[in-house]
Amino acid sequence: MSLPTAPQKPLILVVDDEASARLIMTATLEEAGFAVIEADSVASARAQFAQQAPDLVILDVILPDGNGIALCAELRQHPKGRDLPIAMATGLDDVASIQQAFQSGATDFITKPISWGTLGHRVRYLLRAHRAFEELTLSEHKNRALLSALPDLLFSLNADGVILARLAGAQSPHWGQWDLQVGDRLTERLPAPLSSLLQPALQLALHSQQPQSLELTLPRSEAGVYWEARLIPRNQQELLLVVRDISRRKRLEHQLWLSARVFEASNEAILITDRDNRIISVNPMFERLTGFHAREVLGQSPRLLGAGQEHRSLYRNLWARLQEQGAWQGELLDRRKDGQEYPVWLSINLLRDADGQIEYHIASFADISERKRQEAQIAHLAYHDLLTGLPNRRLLTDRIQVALAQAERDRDGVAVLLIDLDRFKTINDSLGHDSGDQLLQQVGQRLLARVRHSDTVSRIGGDEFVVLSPDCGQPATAAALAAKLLRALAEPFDLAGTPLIIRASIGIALYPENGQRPDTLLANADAAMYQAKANDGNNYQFYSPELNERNLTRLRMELRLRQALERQEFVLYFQPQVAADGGRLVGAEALIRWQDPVHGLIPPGQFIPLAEETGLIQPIGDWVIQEVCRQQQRWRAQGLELPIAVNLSARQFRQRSFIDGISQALAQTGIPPHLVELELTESMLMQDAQQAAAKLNRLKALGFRIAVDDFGTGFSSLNYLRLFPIDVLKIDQSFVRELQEDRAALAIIDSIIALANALGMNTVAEGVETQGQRDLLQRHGCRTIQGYLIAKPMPETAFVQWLTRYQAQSTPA
Ligand SMILES: Nc1nc2c(ncn2[C@@H]2O[C@@H]3COP(=O)(O)O[C@H]4[C@@H](O)[C@H](n5cnc6c(=O)[nH]c(N)nc65)O[C@@H]4COP(=O)(O)O[C@H]3[C@H]2O)c(=O)[nH]1
Repeated sequence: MSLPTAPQKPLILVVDDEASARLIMTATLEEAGFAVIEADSVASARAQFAQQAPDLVILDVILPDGNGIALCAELRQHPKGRDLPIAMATGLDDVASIQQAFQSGATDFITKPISWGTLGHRVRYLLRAHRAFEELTLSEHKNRALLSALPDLLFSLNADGVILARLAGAQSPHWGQWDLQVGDRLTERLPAPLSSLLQPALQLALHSQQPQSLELTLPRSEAGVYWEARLIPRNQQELLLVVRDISRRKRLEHQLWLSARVFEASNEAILITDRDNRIISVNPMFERLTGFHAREVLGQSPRLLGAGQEHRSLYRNLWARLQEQGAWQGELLDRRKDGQEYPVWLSINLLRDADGQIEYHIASFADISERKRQEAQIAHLAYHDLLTGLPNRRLLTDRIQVALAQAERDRDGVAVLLIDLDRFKTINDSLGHDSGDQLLQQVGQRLLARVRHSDTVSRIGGDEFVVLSPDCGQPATAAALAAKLLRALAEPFDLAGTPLIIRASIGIALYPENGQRPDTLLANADAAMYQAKANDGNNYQFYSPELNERNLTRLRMELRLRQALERQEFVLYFQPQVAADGGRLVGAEALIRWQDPVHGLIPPGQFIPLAEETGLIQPIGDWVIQEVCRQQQRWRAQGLELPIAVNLSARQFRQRSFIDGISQALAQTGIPPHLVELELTESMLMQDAQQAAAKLNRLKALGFRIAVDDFGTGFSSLNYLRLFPIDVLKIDQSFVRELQEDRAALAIIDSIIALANALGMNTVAEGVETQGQRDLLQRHGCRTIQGYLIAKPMPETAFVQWLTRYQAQSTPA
């Protein structure tokens, strides 16, 4: 501890060459409480000044080695003498010296003769004034430093908004661009959006003499810059303008606002707990989801939300993870206030303070019941057939795999039975898809009811079902099962009151003999099923390797057919149709051929059924129609106008876009519809008579001619026939062939012709090979004939050549 020291006396340097004057001055000053040092010349004054650093100097003007005024100026240059009070002792009337003294930097002057009585007071006053000046300067410096450190802009303005002074503030980069100078009118220099706000505020501040604050920004402000402007009136004419950049604050405010909105509007429940895991905040979604009001849970542990079913290890793991990684995510089972349990997906994050201590836990969670339900549904859909709910091919494949593994271990067998409903397509088409769906569902149920628990019944597509029977490797057992299933399916079904009897074909493949993998077993059961179908259905067949060969051939053929379509290997042949009497050419039938580069010309009978089965008949049928139109175009250009009959397949005719497609093909080539005759079979008409009639009426209205092919071979209901707008009945060649030998055939032809006549239709006899047949047909009233007797089907050029020859022969020279 240091002792308090006595306040130091101010030190006065008295510079005078007169010893007596110095003596009195020293005595007077010391008596007045000052310490005094003396100098009698400029030289000694310099030395004393440098050594002692006096607080005040009293300088005589005239000194033996120089001039007191010059010494005053010299001392002012000295760092210690810059602000030092220096009093010059001058004669009362020495005005010139007084003037010089002030010019050289003297603070004051003391006139001689000196008033000794007041000298002490005078010096004290000088020292006090000096101290006051020093304090003022210091305070001034402080103020200046303060102002220059301010981040704000500070202007003083007059009542017109003219800048009187720029008091503080580094020019902000934005305001710097407007280059505001003293004398500028603020409202003229600033952009309109700012000045239009400032001007009225300025007036209001002056008028009310109250500070005014306002926020400023530019429209679509660059990078979101905001200022706060404060106008502080100093008097009626002057005010201060303080401009502060508040962009950061605004951004923070905005972020806070946004965070609050997110918290409020979040679709997830949010829950914040403190370091002791007590709930301190929840959002509205939390209240909706849990059923708890915020006030019921604040201060509580989140444990009250859990269903209490989770294993302890889950929570242990959760807390360990949280500590380690600061976050945890996972699924939990929670319980609502009303007791209802629900799964949630929960994310927890830790917030730590600056010392790394846990400050908050932030948890967000969402009810995932719906998602889980959908996931389960998707998983079910992925493995089950939507219509019947039975396992689909994927699940079946899995089950076969498991069954094979088991059978291998037990040295046992497995049977795979592939069941296909006979004529399902016809049922579907005639009764409608809804009934078809119902039937499939009932078939599924019936199969399920007849198999063992360990068997799997699966629907693998369309009307194809598979029964997988593990530990059923014996052909006899498999055959018994197949027979049982056929019997089950043969019992009538009830489709909304309509009884229906169906048949099925079953193919059987056995493990290990017929395959070691699920796909092979399924493919082989499929091949066997085709064999059962080929045997007229309603039976079962075991797989045999020869079957496989047949199947492969079929597959290869399908592939070749597709390529044929791409490579345009199809051609049209034309077979003339002539009037039975006189032989006038009345039309031609277009018949497709496949010009295969390897196997040569392939007749339609060898590929049309497969095309039908695979759906390829649609693009092929489209091609035929387009080709017929192109052919018509060429012939018409040559002056030949001849109706051409085109065969339609059932599938092609059923196509929704069929009418649009054919109309478009004709429109594009400019062919009038009456030059195209559409040949349909009886079964095509009868499959869905209502719809077929509607379609045919539309086609008829468009101008197409309609013919019924192979008439007499189907089961036409004559009643229905009346409903169709038919132009031609084509008598099937089987009747024509037997015409001369079989009286029954002739009787049928007779009745077809009679029927056609009665309904105003034309008749065309197909397959006429002999003159005898022609004569007979003609006698019985058939109007048109077609067959080898006239000409075989020919490619275009041969047809035109034939026609030229034919017309030359039949025209009398
Ligand atoms: N034995 C004998 N046969 C004769 C005689 N006159 C004609 N034929 C043959 O009888 C079939 C008549 O055609 P279809 O009954 O419509 O029967 C056609 C038709 O149902 C179908 N078809 C042909 N072309 C097409 C087509 O472009 N589209 C569709 N969907 N089917 C077609 O293929 C079937 C067979 O056609 P093709 O082999 O050309 O066989 C043709 C024709 O060559 C004859 O005097 N004696």
